Amino acid sequence: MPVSPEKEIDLKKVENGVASAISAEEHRDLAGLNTSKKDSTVSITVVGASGDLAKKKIFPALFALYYEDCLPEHFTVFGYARSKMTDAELRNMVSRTLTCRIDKRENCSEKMDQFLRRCFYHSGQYDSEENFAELDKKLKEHEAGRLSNRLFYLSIPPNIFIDVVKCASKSASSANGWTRVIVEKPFGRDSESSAALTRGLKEYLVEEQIFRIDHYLGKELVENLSVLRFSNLVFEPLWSRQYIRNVQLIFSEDFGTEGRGGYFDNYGIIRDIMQNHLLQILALFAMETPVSLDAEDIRNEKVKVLRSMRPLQLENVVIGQYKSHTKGGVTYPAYTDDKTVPKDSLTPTFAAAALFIDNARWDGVPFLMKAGKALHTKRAEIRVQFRHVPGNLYKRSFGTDLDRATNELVIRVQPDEAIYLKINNKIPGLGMRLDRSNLNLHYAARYSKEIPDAYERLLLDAIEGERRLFIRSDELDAAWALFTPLLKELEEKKIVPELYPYGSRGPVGAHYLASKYNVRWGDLSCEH
Ligand SMILES: NC(=O)C1=CN([C@@H]2O[C@H](COP(=O)(O)OP(=O)(O)OC[C@H]3O[C@@H](n4cnc5c(N)ncnc54)[C@H](OP(=O)(O)O)[C@@H]3O)[C@@H](O)[C@H]2O)C=CC1
Ligand SMILES: O=C1O[C@H](COP(=O)(O)O)[C@@H](O)[C@H](O)[C@H]1O
Repeated sequence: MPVSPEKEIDLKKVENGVASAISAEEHRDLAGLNTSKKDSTVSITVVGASGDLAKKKIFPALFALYYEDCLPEHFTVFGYARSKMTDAELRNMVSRTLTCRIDKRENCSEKMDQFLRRCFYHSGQYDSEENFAELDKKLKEHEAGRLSNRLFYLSIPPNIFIDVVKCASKSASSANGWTRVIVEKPFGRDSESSAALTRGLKEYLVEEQIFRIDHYLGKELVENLSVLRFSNLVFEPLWSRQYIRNVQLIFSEDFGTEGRGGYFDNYGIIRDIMQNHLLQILALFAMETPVSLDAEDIRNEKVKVLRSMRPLQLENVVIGQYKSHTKGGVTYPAYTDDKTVPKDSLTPTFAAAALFIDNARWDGVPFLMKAGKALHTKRAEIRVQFRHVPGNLYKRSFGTDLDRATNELVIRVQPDEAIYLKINNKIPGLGMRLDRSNLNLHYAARYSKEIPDAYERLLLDAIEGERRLFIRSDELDAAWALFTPLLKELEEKKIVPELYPYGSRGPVGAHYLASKYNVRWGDLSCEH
């Protein structure tokens, strides 16, 4: 939503890294980084406000930010969708569904009332410039002549992203401040559709205005990855093929696609979790040291990792789909029991894959990903298994299974955030017996502060113009280039997923895949 042709040209200069013709201050203004101007407003429009994500995540995150005094002094939240609702009805919906970490805090209901007074609703079509012009009029009334900054959160199905961006751009972009758009995933289904989406968005926006959200990047322990590695001497020197045997990136949910089958069947677990959440974690984990903590420096390094990777191959992938299972008298449904899912659907609800980064640091190290729904536990973890100690003096104490003696660093992203390092230790006493113990940083025990929801961090970053945790278009292209050939092959060859019972550990095939690379999956259930 460029405000003027000149500004668009300048932004493109910034985007291409040729910002020398403009001053640093102008650069900050153009990129929307000068948010501290006193007499400015921020209007946040949640497009698709009647939907699941808006209720579950976006409104609660906005309220938490308001409660913590993180939102600017002058801000307004507008819900926009086709459903007919009054302001009062939106407020009712928000207050009814608003459950977040703040709930039990002091003055919560008083703060909530104040927050709700800043929330409004406008009903309109997604492809109507006229309806967006009406929204613009209302926004202007609230902005009351102040410098206006506008954030549009597209919490809608991707097939209507471009319509909305076009109408908002033409009829509701800011006349004198910044206009930014947060785009929810999925960003396409493959390289072609993603490129088409990017082209469509860029007809109306410059890259600097687009904030592609991957909420895993806003999770506390994912953000902490770089801190752990780059600010501790004990880790960075070990971060390579020389000491690391394999890395595991695991996402497991103990519930199925309940209620989202219609969406999910068109995407599957590889597109829903692996190509974005797990791959983003991998890139952050494996990147070289960035020049600085600036968004562009970090994203440049992530792109390099992605471009050094081999596209996934069918022989390095296992797919599964959950089937019905009865346990304790309760019958859990099969994926295909969902009425919105075709009975003969081959969409995977589980996948495991081995990926490789062909660069000097990671040559030959398998990065194993595993993602699944309706498994036995809910967990997201990064597991780093280290090599054997060369010439280990204590090897006899471990019997024949030396793999059990290697160190392992576990970063538990959720739930119950923790970082622990498995070490070998002498059991106290007169003899010489060893055991495996954990050096444990358990967040709930160490920090009394609650962990903010990822959406809070990301919304605040978008308001402040901080792009570090958002996906740049070349990152997205590189990510799709890795997965598109595999996705096409799976679909063209109609590969049948291995069935696994709801609530189980997933298909056995995942274990064969790991053992092909001498890897044993970390056990998600029996550790702290
Ligand atoms: N829900 C979640 O947990 C997550 C969602 N996402 C992504 O966020 C976005 C929003 O998700 P979610 O809230 O679940 O989506 P919904 O299906 O609930 O859709 C949001 C709103 O968009 C409108 N809408 C829905 N379908 C259509 C359609 N076919 N044509 C036009 N408008 C439609 C509806 O509003 P109305 O009819 O009032 O106009 C609906 O309330 C999606 O891109 C999704 O992939 C990403 C991560 C997690
Ligand atoms: O993006 C998605 O993420 C959720 C899991 O998010 P979490 O923060 O609750 O771990 C997943 O359930 C959903 O399928 C996917 O679209």
